[in-house]
Amino acid sequence: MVIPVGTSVTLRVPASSANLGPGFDCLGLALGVWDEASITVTDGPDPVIEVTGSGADTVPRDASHLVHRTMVTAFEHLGVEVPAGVHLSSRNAVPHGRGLGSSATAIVMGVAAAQSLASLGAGGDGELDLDTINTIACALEGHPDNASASVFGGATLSTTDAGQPLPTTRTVPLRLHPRIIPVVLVPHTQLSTHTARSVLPDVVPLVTAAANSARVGLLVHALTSDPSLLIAGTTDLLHQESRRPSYAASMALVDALRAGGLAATISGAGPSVLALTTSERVDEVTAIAASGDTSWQVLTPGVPDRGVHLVS
Ligand SMILES: Nc1ncnc2c1ncn2[C@@H]1O[C@H](COP(=O)(O)OP(=O)(O)O)[C@@H](O)[C@H]1O
Ligand SMILES: N[C@@H](CCOP(=O)(O)O)C(=O)O
Repeated sequence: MVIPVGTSVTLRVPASSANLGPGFDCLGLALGVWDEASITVTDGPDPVIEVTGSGADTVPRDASHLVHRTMVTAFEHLGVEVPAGVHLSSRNAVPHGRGLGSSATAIVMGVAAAQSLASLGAGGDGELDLDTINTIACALEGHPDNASASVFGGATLSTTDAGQPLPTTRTVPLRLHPRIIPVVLVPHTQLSTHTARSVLPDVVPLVTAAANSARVGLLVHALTSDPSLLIAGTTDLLHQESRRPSYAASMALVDALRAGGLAATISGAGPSVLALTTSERVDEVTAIAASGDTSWQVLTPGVPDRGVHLVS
């Protein structure tokens, strides 16, 4: 099937915060910070790429652009002929390399665009098939926590099983307790997820894995039913301490917030900090963040109850 020249979609995809403490590579929370992109099939030969907002000074404008190369791979997985060219116009709000899932946002954008364009090309209505998008996006990202939250919105718990041609991801929504509010503290520094993963141990003791599993269970209960357990539930035993030297100022802020009785963790692979709190304690989070030497942008983005969607 060839997608006709001129076929076009516009999509929005939210940022995400992964891990939420112990939920390494499985728990994610969508955040109300959005990338938007319009993608139109052209007769090529090269992609034309325009970017405003986050990454406008840094991301490539050729076929190696993450959204573009994801689209090409997704067309192949969907069994659709890759178009001769595309015009991609991106308006990005998700900051890059800050632990807010920008790469997953871009990957979800690319997969969703390919699936929607393929549907239109086949005479369909272009509606998004979220399960297919989730499977392909999680396989391409390599861990499902960010991508699933960006696909479905809300809070998500994902598991992955080996499979051919792609691993199978199962994602369930978690009904976030209505009193929980995310506060995100974003520093000026960046840390690539690839670098942050390179410092992690390949193996952890059974006792550590068992204790971390118990924390994930407690965290799911805290997120959905009892926010008073968030401090205990967000205790991570797998990844944050190994990464402490990579984001020392962020860990110092996490420690200060937790000492103040606030459930703080590193957001994703950092260096942003995520505090899960209630509306009456947002000012406390802001005050503790302002009391140190590092300056933090404070975001209260909310949790969108939907993820990737068509604008037109
Ligand atoms: N909208 C986008 N368009 C193109 N590339 C992007 C986009 N968002 C992220 N990227 C790429 O992903 C990189 C950041 O990914 P990563 O290190 O995983 O950090 P994070 O996902 O925490 O922001 C960016 O430096 C850029 O190369
Ligand atoms: N589970 C991953 C999450 C990475 O999130 P990002 O937002 O930093 O890309 C990890 O901790 O490596």
